[in-house]
Amino acid sequence: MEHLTMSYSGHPVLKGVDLEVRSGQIIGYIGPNGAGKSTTVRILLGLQEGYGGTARLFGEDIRNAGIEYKKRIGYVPETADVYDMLTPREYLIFTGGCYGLEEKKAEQKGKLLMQQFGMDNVFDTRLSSFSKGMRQKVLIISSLLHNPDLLFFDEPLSGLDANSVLVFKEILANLAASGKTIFYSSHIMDVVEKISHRIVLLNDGQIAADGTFEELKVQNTEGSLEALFNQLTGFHQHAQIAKDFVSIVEEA
Ligand SMILES: Nc1ncnc2c1ncn2[C@@H]1O[C@H](COP(=O)(O)OP(=O)(O)OP(=O)(O)O)[C@@H](O)[C@H]1O
Repeated sequence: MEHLTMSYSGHPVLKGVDLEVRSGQIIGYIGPNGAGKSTTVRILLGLQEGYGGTARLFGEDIRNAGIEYKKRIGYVPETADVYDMLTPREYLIFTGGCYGLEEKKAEQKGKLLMQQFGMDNVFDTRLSSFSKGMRQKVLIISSLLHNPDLLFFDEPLSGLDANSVLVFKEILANLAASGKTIFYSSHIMDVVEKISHRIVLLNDGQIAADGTFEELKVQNTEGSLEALFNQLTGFHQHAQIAKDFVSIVEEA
């Protein structure tokens, strides 16, 4: 990204984001609510028009890249509408097809991946009956079915149980080790701290910190990424806000 800017109705949201990412890295992309993380990701996915600056993926300016490059991308959005009336078999054949996968291939691979998550018994059950975590697993599978080189995960652990979280974190490490690039956006700081090769903090539309967790720790005085996040975003009022909040709740 070269000097990426974006405004909504004249209100600047991205104020010049410069970032270069190499393959095989997990980038923990963090920042306060409304900082512009999803906006950046939407631009890179080719879903957001009207931005300034340049976004380059796989060495090519996405403005001139057509749609082919999207086949090399996988995406798990923060909130997704799945087609509820479909079964995972149908849904994965459909999304696989959007990425150019043949029906048989999408079906076979989808079933094997569902098996790995212990869900092959619901391959033909409608998604409408799935729990939040089960849906999330289908979304994760759908993002990976076409073996993309670049992945965008927005709160991918949402709804996953502790066992599945362990598996998924290992999957991330394996994907990165095989050369894939992962943009991992989350508010769960202890996970970001542990899995990221590099942490990029966006604050008020600009990059406020960029480095490994160890590097960021050296530059700042705080110990955990959560504390660092609070320090870098200049937030120290949590105790007072919590106190005021509860006293309003308890008012007669
Ligand atoms: N389509 C839109 N129209 C108008 N304003 C928007 C639109 N999308 C985002 N915004 C505004 O842009 C700012 C950045 O939003 P964005 O969703 O990129 O933040 P974020 O960092 O992903 O936040 P969160 O952590 O809460 O997901 C917010 O102030 C939001 O209200």
